[in-house]
Amino acid sequence: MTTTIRTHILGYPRIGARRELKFALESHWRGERSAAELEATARDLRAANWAEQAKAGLDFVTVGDFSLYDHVLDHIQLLGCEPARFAFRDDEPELARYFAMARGAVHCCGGHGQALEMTKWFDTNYHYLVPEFTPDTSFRLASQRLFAQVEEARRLGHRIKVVLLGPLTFLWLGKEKAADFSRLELIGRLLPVYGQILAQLSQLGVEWVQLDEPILATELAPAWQAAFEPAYATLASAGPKLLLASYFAPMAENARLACQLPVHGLHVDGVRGAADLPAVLDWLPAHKVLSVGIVNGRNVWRTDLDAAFGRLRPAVERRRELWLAPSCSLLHVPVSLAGETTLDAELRGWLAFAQEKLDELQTLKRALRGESIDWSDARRQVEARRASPRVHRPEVGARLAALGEEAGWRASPHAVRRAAQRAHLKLPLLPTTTIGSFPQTPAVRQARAAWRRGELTEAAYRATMEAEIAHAIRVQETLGLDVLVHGEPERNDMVEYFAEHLTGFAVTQHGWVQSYGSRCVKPPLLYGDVARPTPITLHWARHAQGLTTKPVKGMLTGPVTLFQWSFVRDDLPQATVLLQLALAMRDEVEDLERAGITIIQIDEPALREGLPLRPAARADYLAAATRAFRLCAAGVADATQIHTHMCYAEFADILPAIIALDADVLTIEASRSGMESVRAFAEAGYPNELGPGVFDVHSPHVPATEDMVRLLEYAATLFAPERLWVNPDCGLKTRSWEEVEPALAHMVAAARTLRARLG
Ligand SMILES: CN1c2c(nc(N)[nH]c2=O)NC[C@@H]1CNc1ccc(C(=O)N[C@@H](CCC(=O)N[C@@H](CCC(=O)N[C@@H](CCC(=O)O)C(=O)O)C(=O)O)C(=O)O)cc1
Ligand SMILES: N[C@@H](CCS)C(=O)O
Ligand SMILES: [Zn+2]
Repeated sequence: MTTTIRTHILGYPRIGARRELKFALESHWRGERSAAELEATARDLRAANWAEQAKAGLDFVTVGDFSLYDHVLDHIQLLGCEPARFAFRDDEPELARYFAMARGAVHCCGGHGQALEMTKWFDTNYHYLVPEFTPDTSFRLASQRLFAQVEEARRLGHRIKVVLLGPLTFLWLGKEKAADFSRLELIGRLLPVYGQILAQLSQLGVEWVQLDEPILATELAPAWQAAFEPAYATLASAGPKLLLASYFAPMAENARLACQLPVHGLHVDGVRGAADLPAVLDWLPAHKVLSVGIVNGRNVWRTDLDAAFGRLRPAVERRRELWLAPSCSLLHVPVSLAGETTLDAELRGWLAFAQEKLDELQTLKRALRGESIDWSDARRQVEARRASPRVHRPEVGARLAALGEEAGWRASPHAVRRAAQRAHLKLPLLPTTTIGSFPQTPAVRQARAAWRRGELTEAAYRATMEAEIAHAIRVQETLGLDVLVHGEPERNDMVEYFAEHLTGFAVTQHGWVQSYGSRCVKPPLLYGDVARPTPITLHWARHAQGLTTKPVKGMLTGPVTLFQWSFVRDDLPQATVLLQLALAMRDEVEDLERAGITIIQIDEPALREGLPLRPAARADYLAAATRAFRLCAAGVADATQIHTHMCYAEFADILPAIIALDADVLTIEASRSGMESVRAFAEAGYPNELGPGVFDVHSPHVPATEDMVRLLEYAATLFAPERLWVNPDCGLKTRSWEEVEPALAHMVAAARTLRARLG
């Protein structure tokens, strides 16, 4: 049998190789760039992305993956289910409504304009905006944006495949805003709109539509599983051929269902969902297209083409039509290696970003078609990484091997530590604090940029950061906060900064990946054994503590978050890498304590995000993650208070693991959901101290004292007030001082009001 082999991608990064979208968005929001100018930048970016795909020789370019802010938000508009609470006027432009839902309704007319909740996209560091559903939610085809993009791509002469979120995943991603109702009940109202969209795409001549249903890679409740067959039976006749796509984990028990649905093709994640492949080869009917996500869309290492070729051979032998693709959308990797001029040649040779991954697909396609392709250079690079001495540091392994079990446990239980900490810190009831970062002002960022370019000396840069810290301390003292922070001005990012100072990591110049909206991060490359050659934060913490008699919290990023927000090595078990990171950061914890910093926060906002989508893998992950955190924290005396912080995630299903961290104080994001999570912590009997966030840090809106008093009063009915702290949801780096100062003043006033009531 001759197999037809094609190549495609599930999606491409949207921000542009030089973050063009970020700058266009932010200047539009500042009022410096019109909507038309923003749309023009977006059009250029789409055209450039399609041109890359065409140039690489892909058989389709993908349309519908671009988004001005978030693809789930795009679907909210496409499907006409903007929450009624925004009370948009009929004549309000689509784009203004779009940004009002994303960022809060600065301009909104009388409606309740708080931004949509934001949460993690499956187990990634990308955040999507959460659709809101009630029994009254209706749907209609309400935006022509997608169709305009199809025409745009057509005019440019491309062969097109369109991508949409599948209807079940779209509902699943949302949140019910009414009691006694399941959003799955809305499927009957939603499907006709999908039908209309598919019909319109068909009229535009679109042959293939990829419907993303990544919930197939999760454990589905029976009702959700049962909803797939009738839903896809409805869509089957709508027009274009459908490629159902699952990614991020094995479909496992959902694999047979996916193979049997009435669609024309199935995309399988050939990296994280590789375990599905043998069964899918057996179960997927012969006439259907199989798309194998053979190139890793979640990591940046060059593909081992020999291994990939070997894994694809059985599929070639058994399929009539085989498509090759990255495992998932390339949204999660940087755009291109082309701009990386400072990475050393050896490391560079080990990497493939989005653009390079397109070429890998083509190479594999040609080889599978029987062309004689020489990839000996690629093979050499893969082998070089495996054998490179810079990856392996014997002393790191030796230190791990010598670790005793006791290293992971604090000397005394929390109750004993708590007494020692109270005696030492003498904090009031409901102590106030912040999560660590203060505004990263343009001046701070520019100073860092100038220092990096060599235009500012090391001494001048230090002095600038020290002045920034002094300012932050003065502001906090004036506001009357109880536990101060230095404000993290010296950090470009809470992960990248540490990566710059640890062995085993490299950082990129332009390896940006979208985190949410216009905000991006540059995940470091964790390629080798990790150690901490010299103290990292000590100087800044000492400087800050020297300026005040109030306690200053030391501020560190924990091992799990360092792992989760980096591109990590694939040649060691996760548990081992976590322990390496934990030991390196433990050295920092101990140095801070020795320097008299007796409150130390070890941030773990990515702990929940790292939870495997598949239940079978969860216990091992949680055991490794909690062990790493405890190892990092446990070297300090009873009187030293360890804090941790988590945000933008569902904590309810990992509460036992959070308790097992045994941090003395946990601060969490809680305000957007009205303290829902405090109830969960209370019900789980959370034994230590808790700081539920009382205001949203993503909104420019200054929170009112009364609102925070209300939230705190409510929290105090759920959780023992003597174990409650008062803090914002997360760090304040994205805000301005003009917003932060009144917000914190109101927060301190709220804490004092409640102290008086309770005291
Ligand atoms: C807490 N969060 C984080 C996540 N992941 C991380 N890796 N880090 C996080 O903090 N995931 C969950 C959440 C996501 N939240 C955010 C919040 C804010 C940002 C953000 O603000 N990102 C910045 C980039 C930050 C950075 O690295 N800055 C560098 C370089 C800045 C820069 O662009 N410099 C200019 C020159 C300076 C100038 O003129 O302004 C340049 O290079 O051109 C730095 O400070 O040095 C963003 O802008 O998107 C991300 C995730
Ligand atoms: N300390 C960090 C935590 C963010 S999750 C900050 O305040 O930005
Ligand atoms: Zn946070």
